[in-house]
Amino acid sequence: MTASVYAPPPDCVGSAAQAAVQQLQPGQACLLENLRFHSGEAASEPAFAQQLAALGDVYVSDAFGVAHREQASVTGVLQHMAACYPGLLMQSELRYLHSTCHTPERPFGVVIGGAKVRDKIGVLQALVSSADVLLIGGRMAFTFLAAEGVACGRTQIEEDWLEACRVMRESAAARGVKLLLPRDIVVARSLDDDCGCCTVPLTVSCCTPEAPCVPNGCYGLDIGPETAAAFTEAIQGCKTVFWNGPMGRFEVPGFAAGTHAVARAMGQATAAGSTTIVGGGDSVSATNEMQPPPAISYISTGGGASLQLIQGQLLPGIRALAQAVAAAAAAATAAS
Ligand SMILES: Nc1ncnc2c1ncn2[C@@H]1O[C@H](COP(=O)(O)OP(=O)(O)OP(=O)(O)O)[C@@H](O)[C@H]1O
Ligand SMILES: O=C(O)[C@H](O)COP(=O)(O)O
Repeated sequence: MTASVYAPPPDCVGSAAQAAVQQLQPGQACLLENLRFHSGEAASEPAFAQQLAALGDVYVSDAFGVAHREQASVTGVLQHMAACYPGLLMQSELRYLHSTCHTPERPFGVVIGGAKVRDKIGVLQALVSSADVLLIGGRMAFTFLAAEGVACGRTQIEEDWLEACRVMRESAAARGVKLLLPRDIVVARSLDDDCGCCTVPLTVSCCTPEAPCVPNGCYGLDIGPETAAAFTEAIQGCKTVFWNGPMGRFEVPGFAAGTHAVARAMGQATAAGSTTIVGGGDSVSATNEMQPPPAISYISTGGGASLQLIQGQLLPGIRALAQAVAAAAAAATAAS
């Protein structure tokens, strides 16, 4: 179908949106305003979901990147539609991630970094039972390091997860999971300026309150070269590798080397026959900005969604879709 697209009405629901949709002729499509500008989306308001549902008869759910969120357009709207289908992107994400990560060829490695420590640290707990290798970088790593007694300077750590991090390391050791944390890091006085940054070793034994590894006025902003080499070797030893979250504040050139090293190692692992997956907005853009970009087996549009999927969770958006498809099939059977 070739569709002509109208300019969006000012809101995704309401009379202007209704009018725009009602004027559509066969072969035309209407692009509505971003749902996230409406407070009913994140709050998953039933009234907002009903308003969305009133715009059409059939719903194609294709936003895999938000399938882990309980939101009006992800779960609520599906209860009010006559028919719901997974879109092509949703189908390919589920097919690939499900089959690859539920029965991964082993060793199965997971590389986690980034800044959304609270969102992701729980995922790591689950991965301790399914992965063979866990590589932790980015701001995420500093809560683990702080739990070991490393002084992390101004780097933000999650105080209420310190005990959980200790327990995770113990369970990883008990299960024979290879869990690697940074051994050296790049530190600087500013989050946005790499001028004067330097690499420091990072071990409990060399880190004292009098001489902390990360000086008191500094942030830890990237994994250092020794860590990048250790992560590269570990990635190359895996047959399946999933990566989410940059190893440092890669938007600043002086803090990007660790993230680029991981991206390169993923490309080398792909070339050697391993299956590699990158998921998450920033990890994907860091990979794509490299020249030439490393070859990755699969690039997922989901960060949090792909992480939750690979740890075996049924995502709210997938559950709602399966229920809606089953309800429509039951209704069709009853009517025939
Ligand atoms: N040590 C660090 N200090 C400060 N910021 C960091 C550090 N390490 C990573 N970051 C920041 O983390 C951000 C990306 O984190 P995030 O967890 O959102 O990853 P992501 O790949 O986008 O995955 P998702 O799609 O799940 O959000 C980047 O903006 C990067 O600058
Ligand atoms: O809901 C969102 O903000 C985006 O889909 C990304 O979510 P994520 O950061 O958990 O991947």
